[in-house]
Amino acid sequence: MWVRMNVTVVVPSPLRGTDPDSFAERTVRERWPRIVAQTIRENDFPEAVNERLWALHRELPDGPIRPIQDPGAPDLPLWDEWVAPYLGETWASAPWLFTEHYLYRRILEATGYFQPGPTYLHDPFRKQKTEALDPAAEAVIVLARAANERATQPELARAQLPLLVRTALWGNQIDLSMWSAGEAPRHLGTDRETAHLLADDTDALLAHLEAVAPARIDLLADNAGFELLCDLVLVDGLLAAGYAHTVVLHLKAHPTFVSDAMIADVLETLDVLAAAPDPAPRALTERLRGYLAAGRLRLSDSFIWNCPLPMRAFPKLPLADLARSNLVIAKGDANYRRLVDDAHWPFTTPFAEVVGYFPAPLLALRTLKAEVVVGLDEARIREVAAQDPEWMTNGHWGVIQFYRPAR
Ligand SMILES: O=P(O)(O)OC[C@H]1O[C@](O)(CO)[C@@H](O)[C@@H]1O
Repeated sequence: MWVRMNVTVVVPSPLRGTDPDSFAERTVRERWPRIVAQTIRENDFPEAVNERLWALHRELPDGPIRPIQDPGAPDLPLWDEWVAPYLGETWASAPWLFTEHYLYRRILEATGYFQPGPTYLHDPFRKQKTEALDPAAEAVIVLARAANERATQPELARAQLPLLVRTALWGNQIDLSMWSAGEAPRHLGTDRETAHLLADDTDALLAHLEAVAPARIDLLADNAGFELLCDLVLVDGLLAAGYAHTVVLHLKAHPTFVSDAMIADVLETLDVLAAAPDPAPRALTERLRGYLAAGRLRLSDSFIWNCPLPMRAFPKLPLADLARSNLVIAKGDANYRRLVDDAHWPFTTPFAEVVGYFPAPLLALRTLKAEVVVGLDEARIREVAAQDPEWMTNGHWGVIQFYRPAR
């Protein structure tokens, strides 16, 4: 069992949609209304649902936060508790981490996701998710072929782990604005790719994996589609390398952040890969299904991963469960924001200081899509900001950050 550091840190104020000229402000005022309108466009909802979605659209950004109104929904008691501190605030004034999770839950309230009827458990973002993985794309085939080679060669899997970690990192850049899906594997390991890493704790991660007995690794998944494929390839590599006996993939219990993965998305991804024209993705799928059948890969979902709380404020149980892990891999921007309180930390605050509350070894793989980050070097920040004014939000820059508590 890992021991949590008993240090008190003063957490700075959270990001809010009222922060002037911030990405949070732009999100609350422009991006969210667009997402709600797009949800209406991409679905063939009954008129009553569309009216509710338009009503939600009109609330943004200055309407008040109110309780979730979704009688009988399984997460309703949880939301009553989570919303309580912010009643009376507005979409813009409440903490952004809260409002963003609340928005996606309000979308599901409007669509009737948890209500009996034609839209029960209908994923309103399904169209975008299914478009995000082309099983015949060159990148998919390249990744699957390499994975199949590693599968029977633990030494090769260990040697290639840094590459797998970076593949999973850049997979988080699912808008693929830095390179296209076909290009990505070819760029891994190039100067251009490494130049875009703002922090790289890969050596510390490898030392940790070599030092601990293979047991359980947990991955907090982010987006479905290409990113999920990269994550599954990382999982496959960790198992092939002998670094893990079991991997637990933690998924969202309901649709959120448009493309976040649920158990259904993992199963669908495997179905899509199983039907690929090339044999390599099919072999990868067969192996992953074998791991699932043997209990070496477990899919777990929970409303905790849809909750609007920073990880520091999580209830005891999920953290106690993660404390049994030899490594927790947190994927993506939203998980990173959750880890670091989505707060205005000075960017040079040491990562270990901020996540010192975390009960297990932790690896954050995240491309920057929000104006929050820790553990950076002052000179590097100046250099990157001069080179790319949008560096904090355009997903072109990434961090590989590792933290290990005491035993
Ligand atoms: O899929 P990710 O990497 O968690 O990103 C979530 C996105 O949503 C946001 O939280 C804002 O809507 C951004 O910070 C980020 O671009």
